[in-house]
Amino acid sequence: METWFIIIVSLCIIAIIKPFLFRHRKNLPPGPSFLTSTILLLTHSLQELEPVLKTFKSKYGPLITLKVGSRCSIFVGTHALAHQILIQNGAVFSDRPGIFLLRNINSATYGPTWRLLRRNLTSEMLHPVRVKLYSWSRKTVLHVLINRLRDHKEDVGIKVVDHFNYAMYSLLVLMCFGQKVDESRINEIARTQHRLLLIASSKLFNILTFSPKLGKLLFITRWKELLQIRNDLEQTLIPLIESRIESIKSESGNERFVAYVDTLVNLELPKKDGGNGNGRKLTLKEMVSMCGEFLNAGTDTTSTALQWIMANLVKHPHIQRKLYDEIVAVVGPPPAPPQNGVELESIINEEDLVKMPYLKAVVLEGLRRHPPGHFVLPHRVMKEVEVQGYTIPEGATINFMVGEMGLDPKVWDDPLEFKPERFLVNDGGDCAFDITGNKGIKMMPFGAGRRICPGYDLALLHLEYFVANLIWYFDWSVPNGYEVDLAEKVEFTVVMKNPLQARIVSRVEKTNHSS
Ligand code: HEM
Repeated sequence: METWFIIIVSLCIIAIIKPFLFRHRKNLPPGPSFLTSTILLLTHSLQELEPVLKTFKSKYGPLITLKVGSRCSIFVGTHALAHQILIQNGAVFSDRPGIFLLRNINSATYGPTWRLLRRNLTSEMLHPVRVKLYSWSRKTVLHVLINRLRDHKEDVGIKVVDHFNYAMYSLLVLMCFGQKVDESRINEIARTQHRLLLIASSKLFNILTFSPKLGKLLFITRWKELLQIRNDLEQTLIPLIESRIESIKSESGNERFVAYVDTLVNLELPKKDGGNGNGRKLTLKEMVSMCGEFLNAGTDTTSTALQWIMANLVKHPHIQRKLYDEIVAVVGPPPAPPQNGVELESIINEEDLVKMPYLKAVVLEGLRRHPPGHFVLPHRVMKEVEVQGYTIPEGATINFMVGEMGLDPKVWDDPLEFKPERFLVNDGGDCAFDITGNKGIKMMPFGAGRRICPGYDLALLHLEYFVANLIWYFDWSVPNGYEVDLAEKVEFTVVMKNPLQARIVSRVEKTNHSS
C-alpha cells in the first residue's frame, strides 16, 4: 500500500520538478535514469540500496549517480576512489547534509561547532588516559555479562544478542551519566534509542538527506513518529542529565571520574554558528542530542560486531581454539567461575590485550567480513570537484560502499571466508593494520578521513576486551539442532537475520566434568 502510494506520488513529483532535470549539463558519474533513481530513493532505505548498487557498479563502474531533479546522490564503490576522495580531498567531502532535528557531532555541518563538539569528545572522553580511567566500568559490566551468561540452561543454548546489547548500553550509560542505572531504565533507554535508530535508517531519512521538505511531506506520519520518539528520549534522558549536573555541583570535583555530561556542561558554542549569534552553553535538549549520539554510536554498532565475531567463533571451532590458546599463553588458564553470581576478581587485564595479535586479527576479520554499517553516514560535497574525469557537483550527497569494499576479491583472497590470519604479518607473529586508511584504504568499517568514527579505538578495545574474556571463561559451541546462519538483515546496522544461539559452558567446569 505504502509503496504504491510512494510510486504515484513520485510520478507526480516528476512532473513538477521536470524543469530542474536538465540543469546539470555537467559530466556527472553515470547512473540509472531519473525515474529509476527517484523510485529507488523513495522506496529504499540506504542499507536496502546495497544490492541494487552492486548491480549498478558492474554496469556503470565504481562511481554511480542517482539523480532526483537537480540533486544527486553519488556512491563510491572502490577503495582507491574512497582514498582519493576522503583522504586526499578530505576537506571538500567532509560536510553533512543538514538534518536539523539534532545538534550533535555526526549531523553538524563541517565548521567550528562540529570541530568543538568533536574535539570535546576525543580529548575529554576518548583520549587514552581517560579511556583507561573507565576500565573499572568495563570490568563491572563484564562481570554482569558473565554472570548472566552462566545462568542459562546449557543444553538449550542462549540467544546472546540481547545480553551483548544490555552490556554495551550499561557501559556507555555509565560513561555518559557517571552513575549506575537500574536494569529497567537501561532497557527503556535502549528501546527508545532503538526506535530512533530504526527510523533513522528508514526510507524517510534517505529522502530527508536529499530534500528535507520532500521527506517531511511524503512521510508525514513517520516524521511525526520521529518527533514523538525524540520527545520520549528527552523524557528519559533529561532526568539523568539533571541528576548528574546536581551531583557535579554538590560534589565539586570529588567525583571518581569525568562523565560525558560533565564535559558538555562546560562547553561554549562558537559565536559564528551558535544559533543566536553569541557564544552560549548547550541547552538541555541539545545535551539530549549529544548524549543520545554517544549512546547510539557506541552500543548497537559494537554489540552487532560482537555478535558477528562470536558467531564466527562458534561456527569455526578451530579459530576459537587458536584464540583460546593464545589467551592462555599470555594470561594462563581461566580461574574457577564465581559462585552465586559473586563478582569476579580475576579477569584479563586490558594491558594484556596488546600481547594478543590473533585476538586483534579476529576482531578485524569480523569488522571486514561483517561491518556493522554497509555505508558510512552521508557526506555532502562542499564545492564542485573533478574525480576520475567526472564532475562531482557542490551540494551532492556522497556515500561509500563499505560492505562491498570488505569483500572485494581484488583486495582480499577468498573474501567470503573468515580467516583472521590474513591480518597477521611476520610469519603470523604480529597484527599491524591501519584501520584509519590514511596511507591506503583496504576496508573502512569506521569510515575514513576527517569524519572517521572518533570512537574507533574505544570500539576496538571494547571488542577485544569482551571477546577475549568471553572466550577465556567459556567454551562456545552450537546447541543441538541449531546451525549458525550468517544471513544478514538490515536494521540500523546490518545484523544477523537469525540471531546467534550458543551453548556456553564454563571452561573450568567443563574440564572438571570430563576429568
Ligand atoms: C564497532 C563500533 C563502531 C562502528 C562500526 C562505528 C562506525 C562509524 C561510522 C561508519 C561512522 C561514520 C563515518 C563517516 O561518516 O564517514 C561513525 C561516526 C561516528 N561515530 Fe562511530 N562506530 C563505532 C563505535 C563508536 C563509538 C564507541 C563512539 C563513541 C562513543 C562512536 C562515535 C561516533 C561519532 C560521534 C561519529 C560521528 C563523527 C563525525 O561526524 O565527525 N562510534 N562511526
